[in-house]
Amino acid sequence: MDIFLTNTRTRKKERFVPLDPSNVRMYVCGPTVYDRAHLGNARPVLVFDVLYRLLRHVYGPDHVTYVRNFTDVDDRINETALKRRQAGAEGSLEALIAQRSDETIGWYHADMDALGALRPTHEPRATAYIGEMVAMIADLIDRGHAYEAEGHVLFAVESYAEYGRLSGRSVDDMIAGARVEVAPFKRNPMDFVLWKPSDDDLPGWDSPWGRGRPGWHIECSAMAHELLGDAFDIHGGGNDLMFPHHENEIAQSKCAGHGFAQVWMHNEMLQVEGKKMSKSLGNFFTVRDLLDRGVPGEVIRFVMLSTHYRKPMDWTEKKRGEAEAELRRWRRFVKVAEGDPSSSPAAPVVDALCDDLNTAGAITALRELFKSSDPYTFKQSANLLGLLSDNLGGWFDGKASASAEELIEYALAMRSEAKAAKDFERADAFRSLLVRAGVVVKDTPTGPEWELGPNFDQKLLEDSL
Ligand SMILES: Nc1ncnc2c1ncn2[C@@H]1O[C@H](COP(=O)(O)OP(=O)(O)OP(=O)(O)O)[C@@H](O)[C@H]1O
Ligand SMILES: [Zn+2]
Repeated sequence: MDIFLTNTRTRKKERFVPLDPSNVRMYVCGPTVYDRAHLGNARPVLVFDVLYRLLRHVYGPDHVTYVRNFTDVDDRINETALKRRQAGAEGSLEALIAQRSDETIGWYHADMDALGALRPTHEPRATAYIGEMVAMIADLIDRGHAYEAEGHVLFAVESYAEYGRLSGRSVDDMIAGARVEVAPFKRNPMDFVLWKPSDDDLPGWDSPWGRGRPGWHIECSAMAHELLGDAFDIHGGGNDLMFPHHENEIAQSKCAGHGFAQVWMHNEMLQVEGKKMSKSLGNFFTVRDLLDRGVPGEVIRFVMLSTHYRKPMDWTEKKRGEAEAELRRWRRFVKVAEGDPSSSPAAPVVDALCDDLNTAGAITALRELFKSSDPYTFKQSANLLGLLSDNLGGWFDGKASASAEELIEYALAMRSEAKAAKDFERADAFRSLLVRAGVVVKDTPTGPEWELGPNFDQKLLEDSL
């Protein structure tokens, strides 16, 4: 089974060939843990969760390693801790900072679990890898790709001829387009920080360049190397990170002699009125806001996967309503499909995902299957997208406020299940129940079709099912 993925590095859709099929390796940039995740932050989580599931399906669950980091060195975390101390909180600043990171990681886990995202194999915290970062920075200086200036260590972009290749920009374009910090000690305005000094009252670590802390970009390079090795298969993140973050990760890792990532994947943005949902624009709502308003995590997942990851999308109440209605019908259909591990996902769903993770196409394929397949195969197929899993089903209450349509489809699902099990008596019982309730059922080659007869009796169905 071949997977094709669009590689930002080559700008082509390519056949995916893992370096080592017995250990397929993926790194995705995770959150800076200073606050609750907004809905936009959930998009890469869900996109790469589906990719993780697909890779596990194709290569085997024990043959995929997925790393997603927590950035817990950040001024915004420090600010929250400072505010808490000013407000009278007890404990050292370091302890208050650690407390904030722990708390945010706890929220993140709870929110992403509620969306049915599998936990990655490793979730490293930057603060646990400072030694590796320092070693990598020292090595970059030795190799002539970085220099020390006034307690800072900077990466010299001119030392790496391919700088800008990922995002397709020249260094001049980048200078013109980016808000670069022009510091007098930089040799080139695009040179970026690998290490910077820390104030006495902020977290810092000893290093050959004095007490300080790492820049953001080196964190990912060092953690990916430590946990995935010299070279690995896929590196993912939102396309807002392509420049400068990913460009800088590549420069650092390549110049340190690492093979680094083969395939680069970028998800497009979740937008609000045409603009990226972001903390800094203030146009965001959190995943928790939605969950608290009673929107099931499964509905959020469904809406998010209804758009291909390389297209921008927005969140609307209309999409939410439609997703919820469709999921209710699907859940009712698979209610009978408990505990049969023998089916496997249907080919059209797997094929859509193998075609550059076409989740929208996979959902279309599921709609077709809904009409024609047995509930077991349908459930297995939906599970590949993380939908209809048992742990996401808490919101669905089988009987409450079922529409006529749901009840009829449920009865038809029960009938097809009975037929599949060669229990024709039971299958006939469902058919005759529908007839008694005034539903006209017609069997066609693509599955049963039905319409409501003049004497339709919803109560009879409700009482019998
Ligand atoms: N609107 C969005 N749509 C899709 N992905 C997003 C969006 N905003 C952020 N991301 C992704 O979320 C992940 C975590 O990013 P990060 O922690 O840098 O976000 P943040 O700084 O909290 O958010 P913001 O970008 O709002 O300031 C990254 O992979 C990033 O690309
Ligand atoms: Zn990163």
